Amino acid sequence: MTETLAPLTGLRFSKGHGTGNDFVLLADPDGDRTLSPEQIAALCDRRRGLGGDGLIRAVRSRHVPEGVELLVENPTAEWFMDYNNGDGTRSEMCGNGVRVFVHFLINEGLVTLAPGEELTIGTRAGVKIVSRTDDGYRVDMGPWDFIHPEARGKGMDSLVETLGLPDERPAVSITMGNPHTVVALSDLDELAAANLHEAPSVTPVPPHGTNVEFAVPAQPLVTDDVGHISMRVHERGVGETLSCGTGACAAAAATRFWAGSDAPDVWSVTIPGGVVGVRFFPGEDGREHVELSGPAVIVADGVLA
Ligand SMILES: N[C@@H](CCC[C@H](N)C(=O)O)C(=O)O
Repeated sequence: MTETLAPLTGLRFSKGHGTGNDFVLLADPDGDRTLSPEQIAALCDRRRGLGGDGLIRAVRSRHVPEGVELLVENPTAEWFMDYNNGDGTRSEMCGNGVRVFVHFLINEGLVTLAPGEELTIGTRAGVKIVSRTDDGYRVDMGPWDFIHPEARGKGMDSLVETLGLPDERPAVSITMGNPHTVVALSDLDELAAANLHEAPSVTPVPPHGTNVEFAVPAQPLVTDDVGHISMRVHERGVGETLSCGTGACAAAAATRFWAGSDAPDVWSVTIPGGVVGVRFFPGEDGREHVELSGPAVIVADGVLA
């Protein structure tokens, strides 16, 4: 037990993952268990803690300032996903995390949700509607957009340099509520050659840092009206992970933009931890929304010694 974790003795936790993107989950319905960034990093430490790409605290929206704001327009958003990266920094959103979060709420008996039903969740990137499916969850992630307005015309706005790959590569920065920079690589050999032990260098880096996705369009790109890409990711506040849901949405959005107006609305994104689905559809707010679908698993419940 490290000194940082000692004050947390007796803390109940669960461990879960979505396509290998793994999280420590804590139920804190009344908002009386705020953790310091150091405690979060210690819990996520893979050798001295529980291990996780991130830590998710489930708290009623009325107990966090961002949640109170959301409740004004969305009174049904009872639960707030307080998402933190493994290094203790906060992120606005996590696409794999929000599926695992809802699965955790169900597992804890805090909500009931049958297949076909939906739940409104508060996050730092606004409310998200999560539907339970027969084999996982589907999330309306809201609209995507370019971070740098000049990318709207040409779909490229930055350069990325990465260990293991010769030359700087053109890239585009996209927001899914959290920031992403997507680089297209030519084939799976290049994807394997990228060394993501160190953060890729992005120029210009978006104002709040970025997650970097390396995407390889399949050949052929489209089969039966579904676009296919393979992807690896280096996450802000974590390092390389087996999967990133918001990153898969950003990579699909960039690849679809680059492919032109005939590109399909439905995409399958293969990451090292599995496969997630991405679909683009017109939202009720008049903007193009992104839907993410994939599995959610709880692997253990426990108590901190
Ligand atoms: N893996 C997540 C994204 C987690 C947050 C990210 N590291 C950030 O800092 O924005 C996902 O599945 O979306």
